[in-house]
Formats: sequence, structure tokens, C-alpha cells
Amino acid sequence: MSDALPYDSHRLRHLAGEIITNVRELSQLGWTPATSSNFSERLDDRHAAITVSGRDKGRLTEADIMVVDFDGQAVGSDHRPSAETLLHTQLYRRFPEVGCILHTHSRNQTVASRLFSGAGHMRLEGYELLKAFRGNETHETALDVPVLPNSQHMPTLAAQVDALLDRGPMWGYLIDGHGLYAWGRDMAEARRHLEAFEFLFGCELELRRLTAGH
Ligand SMILES: CSC[C@@H](O)[C@@H](O)C(=O)COP(=O)(O)O
Ligand SMILES: [Zn+2]
Repeated sequence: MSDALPYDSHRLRHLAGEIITNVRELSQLGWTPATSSNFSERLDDRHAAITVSGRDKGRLTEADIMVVDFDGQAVGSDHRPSAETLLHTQLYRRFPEVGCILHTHSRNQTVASRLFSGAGHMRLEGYELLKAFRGNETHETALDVPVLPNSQHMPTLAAQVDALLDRGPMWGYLIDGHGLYAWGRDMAEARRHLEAFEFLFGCELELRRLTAGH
């Protein structure tokens, strides 16, 4: 390991491998179309491993993962980190227990974000799968997934997310016409949350189709 690196490069290798494997699977599900989506894992208390901007997320290699500090600055790389890096670093900076952040653009996530942007949230209620979210012990609970207006100005989006986070613990939010951010303590938990959101969005959209006009 080089002395010049301010982080553990063995850990970086391990996390890069985990990101590559998991993102390939997510991509095969069709959740990362047209180079969209971005992914990261916490390296330590000042750095994260994150996807390089604009790469095909279905074909990631180690060269597509880079390091940023929690100001979003590249460390030891000339590549440009994800355009949405700030939405990752704000969570790592604020919550030491957050270890992994997954952002995807699936059809269900995108359609749901459009449908519920007016209300500002999407209510998930009565589903056994709500127990997939850390802290939820029963299906007898309701989860309001926030839907934020989209913006290309990351500080604007990040400020809106910060205001939501002030209200209490949450595991994800939608951005209108854009996609989903989900996170957890590690890859396994972030992925469980992401898959639960996706499944529940699909159920809600299907119910709307089945009951339309009734
Ligand atoms: C290819 S359009 C999607 C992008 O604008 C963005 O929303 C996204 O998810 C991927 O951006 P990236 O800079 O590759 O991390
Ligand atoms: Zn995006």
C-alpha cells in the first residue's frame, strides 16, 4: 500500500469489487438505463468509493470506481466523480452509520416519482415487505417516501434532502422524473432497502392500473 494514499487501498479494492458485482446485477434488472445511476460505499470517516461519472453501470470495472472526500473532491484520480456526488457525501458526512448508497433509475421508480410528485410523497402501507426496512418490526406501519422536485443544481437538492433528514430516520427518497436514492449500513442492507422500495412501488403502480376506472 502506498504511503501517499490517505485511505486503505485494500479496503478500496474490496469495496470496488462489491460495487461492481452488485451494480452489474442491478443493471441486469434494467434499473440503470443509458449510463444513469450512481453508487458508493464508505471507505472511512473522510472518504467514499464512488462511480466515475457517465460510465455504463452495467459494465463497471475497477477503473470506473474512484475515491472522493466528503467535500466531493477527487482523491488520487483525474476522473470526474458522479455528477450527483454531493447527494452521497451529505449522507456519509451526517450519518456515521451510513455505509452504502445506491441510486437507480428503474421504470417503476421513475413512474412512481411522476405520479406522486404533486403529493410530495408516496405512502406505502399494509405490506409485509415494509419489515425489510431497518427499524420496522411489523407490516402495521406506514412509510411516506418523499418525492423531491428534480434539479441539476446539486446544492439545491442536497438542501432539500437535509431538511427531510431533520424530520427523522429514513432509508430513501424519490426525485421527480429521475429515480430513487436508497441507503443502508452496508451493501447488503442498502440493497435490501432498494429492492423493497422497488417491489413496493411496483405493487402500488399495479394496483392503480387494476383499479383504474373502478
Ligand atoms: C444519463 S442521465 C442520468 C444522469 O443525469 C444522472 O442522473 C445519473 O444518475 C448518472 O450520473 P453520473 O454522473 O454518471 O453519476
Ligand atoms: Zn440520477
